[in-house]
Amino acid sequence: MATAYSEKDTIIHVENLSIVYGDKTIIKDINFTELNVTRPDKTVGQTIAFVGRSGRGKSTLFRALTGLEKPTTGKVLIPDFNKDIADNLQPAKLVCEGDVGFVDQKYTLFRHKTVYQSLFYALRKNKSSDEEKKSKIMDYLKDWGLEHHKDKYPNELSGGQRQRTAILEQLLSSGYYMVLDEPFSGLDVGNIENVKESFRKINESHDLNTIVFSTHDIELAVELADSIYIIGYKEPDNPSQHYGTIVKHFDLKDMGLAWHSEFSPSHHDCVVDIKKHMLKS
Ligand SMILES: Nc1ncnc2c1ncn2[C@@H]1O[C@H](COP(=O)(O)OP(=O)(O)OP(=O)(O)O)[C@@H](O)[C@H]1O
Repeated sequence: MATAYSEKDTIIHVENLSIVYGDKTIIKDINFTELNVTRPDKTVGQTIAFVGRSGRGKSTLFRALTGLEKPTTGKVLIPDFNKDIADNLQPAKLVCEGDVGFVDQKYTLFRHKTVYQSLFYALRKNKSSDEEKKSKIMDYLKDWGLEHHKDKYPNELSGGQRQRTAILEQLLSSGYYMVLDEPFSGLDVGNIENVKESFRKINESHDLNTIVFSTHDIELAVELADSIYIIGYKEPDNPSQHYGTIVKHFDLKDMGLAWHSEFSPSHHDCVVDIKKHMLKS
């Protein structure tokens, strides 16, 4: 598809996206663009959160963002790194299944592969030698606290270890950005800290450094994200208009709330504001 971004740093561009099942419109009129922004500490990579009440279409949107679901209308574009930048325009292409990392709520892993075997398989399209792959995997396993579990099968791993393996598998096999559907749901405080640490590692990884995630925990969204979209109904009182769309966008960079280690009163006010918008959508 011959298309290009005018903005070289565009990482994802969604235009006029809708998904319809039968006669039911699930999501409609979804439009947004995210750019790769370098932080003051030189980290590149965004953390983008989608929040919204249950059933508003976040998971459906995520399947479209990862190419698992073909849009009924509109498109999801990602940069086409196989083509050279010309006239300052970055070539773009439609997202396809496998381009983007996707970790669902089930942390699906191969039942009959150990952690190491799964990661080795994730690198099957990588052109490096087996020795190079092995060394890369061992570096990641160490970095992610999994080196002592490398020969275990999924049923021998804890939930947190399974989740980290699923994230690593996606980090190694795909590019662009990583989509995580409710990565914090059902976790205890310790595991929430582990996932936050995983986010930091993804942001700092060279392979794939932008995170798109959904959550029902608005405090966590405000703490971690630099861009938050609310998916909701524009007219909740009108059942014929019950499809999910972006009802509000909070750019925490513009608001001066991104990349702060302290959760300030302004962050708290933002949480209250987001909840208010969610409740009426
Ligand atoms: N395959 C499908 N066929 C028909 N309707 C579907 C299908 N998948 C999802 N839906 C409907 O689409 C709507 C949005 O579902 P989705 O799972 O995307 O919402 P969500 O915002 O992720 O919800 P939650 O926060 O509860 O996970 C729901 O009404 C759901 O019943």
